Amino acid sequence: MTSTLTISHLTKAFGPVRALSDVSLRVDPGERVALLGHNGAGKSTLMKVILGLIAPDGGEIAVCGSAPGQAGARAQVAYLPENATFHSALTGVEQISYYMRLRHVDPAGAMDLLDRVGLAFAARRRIGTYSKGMRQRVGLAQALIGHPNLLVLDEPTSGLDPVSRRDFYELLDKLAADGAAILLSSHALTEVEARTDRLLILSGGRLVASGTLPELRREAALPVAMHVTALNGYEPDILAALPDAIRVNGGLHLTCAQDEKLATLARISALRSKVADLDVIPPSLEDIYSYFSRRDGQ
Ligand SMILES: Nc1ncnc2c1ncn2[C@@H]1O[C@H](COP(=O)(O)OP(=O)(O)OP(=O)(O)O)[C@@H](O)[C@H]1O
Repeated sequence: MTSTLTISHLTKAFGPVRALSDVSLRVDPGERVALLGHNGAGKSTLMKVILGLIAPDGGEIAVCGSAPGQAGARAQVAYLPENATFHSALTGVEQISYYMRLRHVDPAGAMDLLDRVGLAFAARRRIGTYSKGMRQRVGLAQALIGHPNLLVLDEPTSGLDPVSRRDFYELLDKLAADGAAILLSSHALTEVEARTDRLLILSGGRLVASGTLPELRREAALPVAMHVTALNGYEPDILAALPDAIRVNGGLHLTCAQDEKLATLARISALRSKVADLDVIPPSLEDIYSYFSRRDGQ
């Protein structure tokens, strides 16, 4: 498959600060990829390079087959900045029509675009009266002008309430299903865990992890936690059989290495006449994220 975005050995420094070091990645059509990283990890710099707003110091980058910033790339890439601002005196439909004219697209389609992002009902109201979620939808509507093949979204859901976030991701799902590639940065780990296909973790300008959550979970091989609830009166027996367990929240908590998981389950299973319940808790995305970020010395 021809990728929508291909980056090889990209580097960028600002004076002594190495904002990006030897970053290589690709994003394919229809893929929803989350870009994670601490403040200052290099996410915005990477996005600016993709958009052609700043030039890299080294490496190669192809955006829909063109160099960043060239007409071929610009026509196919859409960007939603973290804090998109619009003219508060314009209505939604006026603002989108204006952007369409700037992009040499027929503004007659402005209402359709607003309808796609669920804003048709407020299209003739001034943007100054919109909520943050509605303004974010205006931003997404402007990003959809001209059917982009690559959407670059900088923390698109920050500040949105849970329902607006869910609606936003449903819209992204539809765009991806139509073949658009989506690269979005976020600090909301649990949200991207559920709503994207692949995770990229930047740390100190380096790409320290890339893969689906199960792939990263396997690679990190972090300990698995188990929570055992004893039947009335049997807790001392279980503690004696599982000496590593500690009392937590009315139950017994223990951890084991990934490769000891089955053996530990077998030991708990042998106590089944004394056990009321068992929960196996895999490492969270926060654990995996910390593992990869720390591994790079952050
Ligand atoms: N124009 C610039 N001049 C000097 N240093 C810069 C410039 N832009 C970015 N940097 C530095 O490059 C590094 C990466 O910054 P970048 O904005 O890409 O991080 P980020 O991951 O987007 O952070 P955040 O999550 O806070 O937005 C930081 O150390 C930052 O201070």
